Amino acid sequence: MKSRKPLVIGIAGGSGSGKTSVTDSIYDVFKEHSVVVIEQDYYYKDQAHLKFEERLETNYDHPLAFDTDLLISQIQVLLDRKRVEKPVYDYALHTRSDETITIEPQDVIILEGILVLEDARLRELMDIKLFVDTDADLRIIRRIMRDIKERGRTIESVVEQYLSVVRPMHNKFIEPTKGYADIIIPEGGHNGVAIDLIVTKIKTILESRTEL
Ligand SMILES: Nc1ncnc2c1ncn2[C@@H]1O[C@H](COP(=O)(O)OP(=O)(O)O)[C@@H](O)[C@H]1O
Ligand SMILES: Nc1ccn([C@@H]2O[C@H](COP(=O)(O)O)[C@@H](O)[C@H]2O)c(=O)n1
Repeated sequence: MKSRKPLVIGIAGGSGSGKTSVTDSIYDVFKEHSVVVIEQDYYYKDQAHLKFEERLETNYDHPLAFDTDLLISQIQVLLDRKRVEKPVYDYALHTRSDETITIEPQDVIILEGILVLEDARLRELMDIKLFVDTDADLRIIRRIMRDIKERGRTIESVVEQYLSVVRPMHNKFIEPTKGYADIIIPEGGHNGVAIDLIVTKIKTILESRTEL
């Protein structure tokens, strides 16, 4: 298996749609073998040079918030079966942390994030493109719960950010990328049938890839 060309799966969808849950479901099936997860969020541009107050002004739902060149170059390195130093992101400080995580090349690369289908160069690297399609009311409820519990936010800040930035950017940049998806998954990782179909397809592609 180690010499086969790795397979890249892109998992897009709005914030709180269930991308992480879908990723976890696929990861669980392949974790004994060879799978790596790359979170687009970890590739937000480094903002260490900005004051904390200035970082609060950043539009984190715009394609330009991400260091997409770094993301693409690291996926290309993994496709060449070499290791990369994946950045780590700190949501409470709104910038990259000092540490990195060493990622070894694997047969299956899962690339997950709100805008992974937005850049044509990223789409070209993908073998399977997924979009997790969840209604806005569920997405905001899930985001409120998660951001307060895990990302150090208040309910006021989550609601303000959602109305002023997240919602308009979702409609402008994220929703249109649904049209690039091979499969649209309603409501994320609890959709067992969709996950089974995707897992079967991944296995078929891996088996069809000849040894070098
Ligand atoms: N189908 C679902 N039903 C209920 N809760 C869900 C479902 N999918 C995800 N969640 C929960 O919603 C929150 C956001 O989901 P997550 O997968 O992190 O979304 P995303 O990665 O798209 O932002 C998490 O707390 C998760 O446990
Ligand atoms: N400093 C930051 C960076 C990002 N965000 C928000 O995260 C969302 C994307 O992550 P998901 O896991 O929800 O897909 C995105 O909508 C950004 O608004 C943030 O709040 N702060």
